[in-house]
Amino acid sequence: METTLHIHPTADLAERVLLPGDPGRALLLAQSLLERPKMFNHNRGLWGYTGAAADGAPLTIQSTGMGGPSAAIVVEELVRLGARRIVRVGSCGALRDGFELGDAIVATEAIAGDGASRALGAGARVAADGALTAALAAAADAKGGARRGAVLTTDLFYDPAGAHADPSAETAEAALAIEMETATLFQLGALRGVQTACALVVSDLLGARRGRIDADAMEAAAIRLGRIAVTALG
Ligand SMILES: O=P(O)(O)O[C@H]1O[C@H](CO)[C@@H](O)[C@H]1O
Ligand SMILES: O=c1cc[nH]c(=O)[nH]1
Repeated sequence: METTLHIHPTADLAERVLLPGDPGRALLLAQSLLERPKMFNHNRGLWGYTGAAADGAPLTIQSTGMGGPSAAIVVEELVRLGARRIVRVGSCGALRDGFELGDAIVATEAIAGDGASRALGAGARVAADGALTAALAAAADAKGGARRGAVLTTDLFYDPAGAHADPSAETAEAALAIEMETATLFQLGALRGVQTACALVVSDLLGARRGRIDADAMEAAAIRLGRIAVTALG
């Protein structure tokens, strides 16, 4: 079986891939969305699984770990192994009011506030694949809805400068939510000629109202998002 430096496949890779950050969420989604899942990768604790989705076609669910540098390694290697359509299914902090915990966001673009996407040549903003994102938005509309817009990708979850909390920052003004991998994913998609898109669960409220989602609500929201993403991947 073909291998790479960090992803060591122990099962076939599907051309279509769900990409959570959290390995535990990869396992949850594999148990919820796949028939007879097989471990695809466990090297470096980056759990991945391949099985048949509800539509009968193969699907791989592979965790990226946290942050652009780790995501860049995983995406590069998945593409080298044959991935062609990739949807990140992540969590995020909502920067604006009007969100509830568990809400879904479809990222139409990422504001590149991180180092990895910039090192890959990203400008200030990186667009998602238009067709895959339209499919994601349509699938979300049919399954409970999702807000669409820009997300801000950063390097620091614990940011002493509180950059994303500064309402005067151009980035915070423009973004619905903050997270850590999407700009890198979109930039690599453009560079390597693969379709990439992203849907996120609001796990934190970072506007006037503050809050963090509980584990049960996060699981339910992640499964809903996973089903939306599988529909979009077609
Ligand atoms: O839930 P995931 O997909 O990991 O996404 C978000 O959660 C992590 C931080 O808690 C970062 O990876 C961020 O992007
Ligand atoms: O990067 C992230 C992810 C989830 N919640 C946040 O506040 N930030």
